[in-house]
Amino acid sequence: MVKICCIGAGYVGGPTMAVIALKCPEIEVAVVDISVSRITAWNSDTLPIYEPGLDEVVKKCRGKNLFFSSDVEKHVSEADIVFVSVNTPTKTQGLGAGKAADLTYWESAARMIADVSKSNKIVVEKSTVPVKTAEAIEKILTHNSKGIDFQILSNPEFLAEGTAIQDLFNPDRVLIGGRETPEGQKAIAALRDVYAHWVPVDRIICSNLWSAELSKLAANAFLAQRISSVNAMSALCEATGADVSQVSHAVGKDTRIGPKFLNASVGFGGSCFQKDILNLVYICECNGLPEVANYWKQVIKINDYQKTRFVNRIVSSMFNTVSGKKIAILGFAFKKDTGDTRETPAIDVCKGLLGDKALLSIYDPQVNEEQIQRDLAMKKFDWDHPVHLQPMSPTSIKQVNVVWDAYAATKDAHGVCILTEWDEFKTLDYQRIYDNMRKPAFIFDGRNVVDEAKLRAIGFIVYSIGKPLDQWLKDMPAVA
Ligand SMILES: NC(=O)C1=CN([C@@H]2O[C@H](COP(=O)(O)OP(=O)(O)OC[C@H]3O[C@@H](n4cnc5c(N)ncnc54)[C@H](O)[C@@H]3O)[C@@H](O)[C@H]2O)C=CC1
Ligand SMILES: O=C(O)[C@H]1O[C@H](OP(=O)(O)OP(=O)(O)OC[C@H]2O[C@@H](n3ccc(=O)[nH]c3=O)[C@H](O)[C@@H]2O)[C@H](O)[C@@H](O)[C@@H]1O
Repeated sequence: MVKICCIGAGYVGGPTMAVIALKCPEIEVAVVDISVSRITAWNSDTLPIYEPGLDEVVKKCRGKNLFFSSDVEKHVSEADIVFVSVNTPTKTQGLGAGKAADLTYWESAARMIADVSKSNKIVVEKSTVPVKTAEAIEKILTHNSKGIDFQILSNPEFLAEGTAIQDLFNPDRVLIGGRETPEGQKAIAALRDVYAHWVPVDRIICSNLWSAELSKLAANAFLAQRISSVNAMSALCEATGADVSQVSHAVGKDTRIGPKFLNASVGFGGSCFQKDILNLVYICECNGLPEVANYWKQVIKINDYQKTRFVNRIVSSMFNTVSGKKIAILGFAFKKDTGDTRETPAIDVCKGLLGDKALLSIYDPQVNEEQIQRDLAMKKFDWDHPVHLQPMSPTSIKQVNVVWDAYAATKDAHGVCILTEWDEFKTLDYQRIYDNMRKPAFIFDGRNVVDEAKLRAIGFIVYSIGKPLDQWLKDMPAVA
């Protein structure tokens, strides 16, 4: 029986391995982690991450051919194929701080694999890593090994949170990069056989190691670039009276451009886009390509600009002050259908409003108070470390109140900000919300989910990203 072990039981390791176990009943899959609390949660009824469809897959396989364990060394030593899906945060100190990937966790996983291995292994890079990481890992593994053959493969993951199970069941492609030697090609074939249990072979792409590593960073950079492009257009739409939804619809109809990923928003969030683009920027700089580095850096700058622009719009339209005013925040996760708040634009928007002394009442159907307080108090990039290595929870911010209901959040509020596109925000009783708010009542829709005409008919002053402005907003222009 082929044995697979995955180091790192996170958003990628957990769902990916659960799907491999489901689709390959004859393979034994163990997911291991240094975080004991995470492993305990994977073995409980309340999984550590919220992802539609995940519970069902885990329940079908757990205890049969899918195991979650904190006995990292045992499972690694027994495995034929070891996936490494640990955190690869942005460095906060030293060379490349604020840009380069911190490979501390990757390196310690590689050293541990070298130490405990007694048989040949295929080691698969699942984490997103800088180009040429495989070369460094090979050095670690071969220096410490005792005649054991390690083949390194790059098999980056393209799933998006909120649709992880769907993406894993039916991926656009699976990418496997390996050495162009007979042993390397044999390792590629072994991993291809795993995916071929359910992925059509024409969707399994094989390449050299460096193409696979770079393709992951490139794909995220291209995706994020689309959002920054449409968000840049949204500012111009507001200035000219064009409507960004109409513009993206018209632009996306060109089959060379395509309709997906063109929704203007308060900015992109999530654990990877910013981190991976910063990593790409650093790699370009290290390779003596400052123009290329600056080109990609601009994608991040526009994203920061979009969040600042949103906060400025709120403050300026509310008579240039939100001091002491209750602002309801609907949605805190970085997108719908996930409880993940890593790099969510809500953090920067909330911090901006708190900087102007607002009182915040926050509601998100999947994010609890402890998480929100931690996020608002944590330093940039500190979130991307194993849970037990993160700084302790600092004292909570008293201007922030977290509630479990949109109506409680909006009661007596001066303004409402929608920061995540949860479906339930489309069907709220906005008349009831309006009746219970201070007047004039404002709605700032950072995700373009509300029906502006209906809300204006109720009496709200409405701001939607990239849409023609109400007279009120035109009279109080925001300074970016
Ligand atoms: N979150 C996402 O949607 C995607 C993430 N990725 C990449 O996958 C990698 C992992 O991301 P996530 O799963 O989101 O991170 P995560 O933080 O949810 O999970 C990583 C896990 O690795 C564990 N870990 C760290 N060092 C370890 C070690 N030495 N031994 C055992 N366990 C260790 C941590 O405790 C943590 O539970 C990152 O490189 C990320 O860029 C790639 C595609 C999608
Ligand atoms: O490497 C990763 O981590 C993953 O990053 C993204 O996935 P994810 O961050 O989970 O979610 P996305 O759906 O890409 O959304 C990212 C952010 O962009 C925003 N977004 C997305 C699409 C859009 O049109 N407009 C927009 O503002 C979302 O609201 C969210 O804040 C990629 O889509 C995945 O392919 C990739 O594997």
